Amino acid sequence: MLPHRSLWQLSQKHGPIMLFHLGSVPALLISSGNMAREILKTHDHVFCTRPVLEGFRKHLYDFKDVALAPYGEYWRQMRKTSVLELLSTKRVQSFQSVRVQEVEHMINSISVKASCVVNLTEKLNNLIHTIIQRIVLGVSYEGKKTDYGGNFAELIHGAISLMAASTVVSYTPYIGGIIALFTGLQTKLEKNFNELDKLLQQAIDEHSDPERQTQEHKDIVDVLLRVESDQLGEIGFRKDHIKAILMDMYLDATETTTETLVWAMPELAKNPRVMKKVQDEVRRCVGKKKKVDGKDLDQLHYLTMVMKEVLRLHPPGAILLPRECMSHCNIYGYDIYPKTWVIVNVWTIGRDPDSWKDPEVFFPERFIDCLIDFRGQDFDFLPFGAGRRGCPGISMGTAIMELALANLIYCFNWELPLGLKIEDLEMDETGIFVIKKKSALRLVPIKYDWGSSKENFF
Ligand code: HEM
Repeated sequence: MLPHRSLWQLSQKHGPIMLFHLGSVPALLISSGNMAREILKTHDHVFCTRPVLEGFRKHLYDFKDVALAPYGEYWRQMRKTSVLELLSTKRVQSFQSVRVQEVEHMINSISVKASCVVNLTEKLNNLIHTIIQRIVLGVSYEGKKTDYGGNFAELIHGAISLMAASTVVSYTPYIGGIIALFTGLQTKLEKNFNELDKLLQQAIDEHSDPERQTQEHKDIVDVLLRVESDQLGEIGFRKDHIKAILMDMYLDATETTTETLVWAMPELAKNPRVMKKVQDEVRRCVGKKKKVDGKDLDQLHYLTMVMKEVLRLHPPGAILLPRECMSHCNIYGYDIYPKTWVIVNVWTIGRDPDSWKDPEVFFPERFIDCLIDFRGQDFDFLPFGAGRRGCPGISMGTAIMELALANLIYCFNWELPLGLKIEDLEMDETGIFVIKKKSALRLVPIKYDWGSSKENFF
């Protein structure tokens, strides 16, 4: 059973706060919104560091990134740089044309396959990797073999699964270390790192040409090289810092965004009423055009509710990246000591029957007239976490997801492959840090016919 589900079972038996041991490490399991508020708001200053996850050390250049850097001045400076320079609303807007072009490219590639079975998992995966690569590096390596054999997306997938497999080393240091050595995990991690490192170095070298600095359109590598030359802050920003941030963006942005979209489509397929309502909204608001563009998204209120409902039932990070207690504190009568890990199960929190009516039902209307949002203020709904370590990529992630989903449902009606019934649509999960749909999502796109009034949704 996957960790978020076994931890849910434990919470059913032992309640919303529970101390247990992960190997040799004491861990606090948090399974309700109220308890999450205690950790991520009331005591955020005590729980805002991350434990050392050894398997990630190499890829994150000795934790010079943001996501797993220990709390302190270094993390503060790097987070500030990321939020202000890389992920601000202005920066996210500046990449609108990249999003629009790549979504259009995906829609065209689906159009040529209209009325045939399409592997949507593959399409969405290519889309997100291409967008993130263009935003970060200015070019996309998608579909191209790198000088080092595999393609970029495969290397990132490999990194994520190898790192997830190696977390065991962090809480069973001796046995885990031996397992990592003898199973070849260590060697695979190093090989994967060396390949990614060469690619990132190559990208930095290509961007270091002074001619580029005069160009108007900047990607994330350009911005980071400028930060390096301006030496903002006092952390002595060098190439390793740049690579750590780039790696962070790939690791944090690609699978989370892809998988949310992958989960949205089968949920809509299983709920024809919702599919029809959201398609009607998009087609009514956007009118007869070639595609939905960024400006249209503001009017699509029901689509936003659909995205929220997908994130409630399928938060890609079902368990938040672990936190670690920095000093003794008392929560609801429990003494928590330094070095205790904190595991917040947001998957369980999104299904808590005390907070959500009929929690297993996909019902976007639950967000009508309800101000509950995922920006870290509502502790019953935490797909992006909260507090000092909450996700800084919310705007970038939602801008990509909403545009892609709106276009998929605007341009096509979607049918199940021949012979498949709604109840057969498989929803099994896999993954540890990011929960993915286990089997590829295959649906049949039918080009939407504006001339016909025939409604053909599933
Ligand atoms: C659907 C999309 C995404 C989801 C669901 C998501 C979710 C999360 C979650 C749950 C965390 C941990 C929060 C916590 O510990 O409280 C996190 C952290 C983080 N995310 Fe995201 N994320 C998404 C997209 C992105 C994107 C697009 C980026 C940037 C390009 C990004 C960058 C980060 C970073 C840097 C952190 C670490 C923050 C820190 O420790 O200070 N994420 N994300």
